[in-house]
Amino acid sequence: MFYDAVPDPYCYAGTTVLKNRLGLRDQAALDAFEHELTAQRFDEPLPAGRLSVRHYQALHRHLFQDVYSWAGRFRTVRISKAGSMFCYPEHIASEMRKLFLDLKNQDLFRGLTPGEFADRAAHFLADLNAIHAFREGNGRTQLVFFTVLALQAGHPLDLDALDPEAFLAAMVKSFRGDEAALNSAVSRLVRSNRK
Ligand SMILES: Nc1ncnc2c1ncn2[C@@H]1O[C@H](COP(=O)(O)OP(=O)(O)OP(=O)(O)O)[C@@H](O)[C@H]1O
Repeated sequence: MFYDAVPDPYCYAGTTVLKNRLGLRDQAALDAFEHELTAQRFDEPLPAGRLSVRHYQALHRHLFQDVYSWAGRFRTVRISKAGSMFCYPEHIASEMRKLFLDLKNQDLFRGLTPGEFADRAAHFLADLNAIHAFREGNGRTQLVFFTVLALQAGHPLDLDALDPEAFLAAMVKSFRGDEAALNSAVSRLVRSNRK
């Protein structure tokens, strides 16, 4: 069988370790390096922007610039996670344009009640995740973008209320077409901030 025979140009030959700026070939070492550097970049002022596709890419570039040479650039290979096959690379640019045009046409979700905002934001996040624009770092970029979007829409998030496991499970369900759990998870982040 040849399912895994296509080599991933993002990885060191014969491994599943992503090529990185430090040349680390050990996954645990790369994980630690990536975690530390992205956390440092997260604490810096984030790139300003108009919540556009370019802005989204700039946020990924900012967070991952120390780790990957392709930071901020869309992936060129197919990827999946636990049976979820994300957008094929040849459609990423057009799907991102559509999704962000839709966001712009909804006035970046401004002027909504918390409930309306949570509804639309959950749907947006589900679509954004289904595209999975980057080879790695989609979850962190989604969350940073969502934080900025929510703030500008007048519904700042309470990230202390984030339950990562529940959020992940909700994202996976949303990929399968059920957005109810994601809706609740997003609502909690919005609502707990109003306490
Ligand atoms: N089986 C799945 N189906 C759909 N989406 C998934 C699945 N597993 C994880 N995800 C989502 O993929 C994103 C993580 O993608 P990726 O690994 O590229 O990002 P990361 O920032 O490196 O990881 P993390 O979010 O774990 O820090 C998260 O939004 C997560 O909810």
